[in-house]
Amino acid sequence: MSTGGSDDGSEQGASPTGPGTQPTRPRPASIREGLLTVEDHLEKILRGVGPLAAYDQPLVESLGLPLHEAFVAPMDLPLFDNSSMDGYAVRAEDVAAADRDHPVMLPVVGEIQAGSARPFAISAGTAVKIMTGAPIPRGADAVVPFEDTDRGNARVQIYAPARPGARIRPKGDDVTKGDVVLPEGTVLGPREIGLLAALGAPRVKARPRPRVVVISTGSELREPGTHLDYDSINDGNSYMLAAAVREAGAICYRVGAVDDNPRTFQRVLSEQLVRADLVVTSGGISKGDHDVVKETLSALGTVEFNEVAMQPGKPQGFGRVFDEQTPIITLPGNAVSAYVSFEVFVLPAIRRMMGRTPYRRPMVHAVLASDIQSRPGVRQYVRGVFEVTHRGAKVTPLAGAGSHLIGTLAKANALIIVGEDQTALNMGDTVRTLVLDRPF
Ligand SMILES: Nc1nc2c(c(=O)[nH]1)N[C@H]1C(S)=C(S)[C@@H](COP(=O)(O)OP(=O)(O)OC[C@H]3O[C@@H](n4cnc5c(N)ncnc54)[C@H](O)[C@@H]3O)O[C@H]1N2
Ligand code: MOO
Ligand SMILES: [Mg+2]
Repeated sequence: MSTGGSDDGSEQGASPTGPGTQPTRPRPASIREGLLTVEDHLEKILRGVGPLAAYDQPLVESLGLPLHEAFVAPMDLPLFDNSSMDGYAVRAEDVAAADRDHPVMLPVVGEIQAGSARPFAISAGTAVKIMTGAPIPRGADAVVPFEDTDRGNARVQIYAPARPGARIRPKGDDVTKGDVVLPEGTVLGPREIGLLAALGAPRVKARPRPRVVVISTGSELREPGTHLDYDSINDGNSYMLAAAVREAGAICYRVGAVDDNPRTFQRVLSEQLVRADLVVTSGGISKGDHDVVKETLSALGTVEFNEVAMQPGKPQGFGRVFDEQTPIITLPGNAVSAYVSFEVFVLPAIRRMMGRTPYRRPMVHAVLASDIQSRPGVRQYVRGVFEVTHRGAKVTPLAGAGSHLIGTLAKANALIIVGEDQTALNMGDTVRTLVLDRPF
């Protein structure tokens, strides 16, 4: 099994641009004239969306964002020599001869608690009580833990020697002021965020999360939980796409379903532009009489509608909306088509806007558990169940290819990729599989 997952472009199996895409390969012969390849459409989108401008982001909001510039430590860590144990700070030479039978007795001249904000010094032949994390007083060069003493308050019996430096966490031992601790492009996770906070950075320079407006269209759609007429259905797509947007690390503004009236769609879209870095629509882009998205936007001349040689997800559109600035990706309405199209086209666009490599879902080579038939001329994304067994990675295709079958989609955790020129994959073949429920 080989997997990808890094952000450094070194991944095997998946290309830097997209899932199951190979940008340099020739157009497969089986693709009918007039259809775009997946790469053609993806390239159009990636050329049309740029990284957002970077500025200071609150550290608490920075999870998953790539650092726009290298982070240089503004201070040492630890910031000062401090104790690693609760005990007594002493001079090592004063306790060199101590053992259980011949304890060394020292007067205790004070107590230093972590955070007590009072500098302290000791002179020869004295000890000071010290707690974990508290600064080592001037003059001391070792700490004896309580367990090696009688825990005395005015005087303490020391039962064991301590070498110079014992139980002292030295200043700068971990991080040195001026070091590049996080290179440019580091994607911030909990560990990096913890380090930045420890180094006193309340903000970091990063591209912001893109604000993505999700609009679903269709007069048949109802908000889940409200009344359904005999021919209406719940709006599943806007919830699914909103979740996918958030999973990608972007901010989603989900607009409830808009009906198939071009005037309504136009009004809602123009109202939403003020808060959108990207608009994603679902539905209304095929060949129907009321395909409102296509009807409204093709008139603008800034949005192009095409058929892409993939299944599901044949109808697609991309362009700019009324302000001629905001990019819009229009997805087909069938639930599985919308989902797969998000995966293939929207996720890379969002990542590019965030300044990340466009696509990094793990692409795994897995053994196919049963045969798949495929139509030539389209790239199939077949729903499947991926698992790692004691014999390696295995993927089982799910029955039912209909692009309305959201039940099957929810059972799947992977998409098996069948190339345009392939008409069948056989049980036992090693197949390229996009694993969906892995972090990316
Ligand atoms: N004559 C042709 N008809 C169709 C073609 C074609 O080439 N020629 N292509 C088919 C393909 S492929 C797809 S995919 C769909 C795409 O349709 P639209 O993008 O126009 O979407 P709608 O017509 O609005 O809806 C299609 C289907 O999906 C359901 N839907 C829509 N939105 C939602 C939502 N938010 N939640 C749940 N379900 C949704 C809708 O009710 C329809 O059943 O066109 C084919 N037709
Ligand atoms: O290509 Mo449509 O997007 O399958 O049902
Ligand atoms: Mg339609």
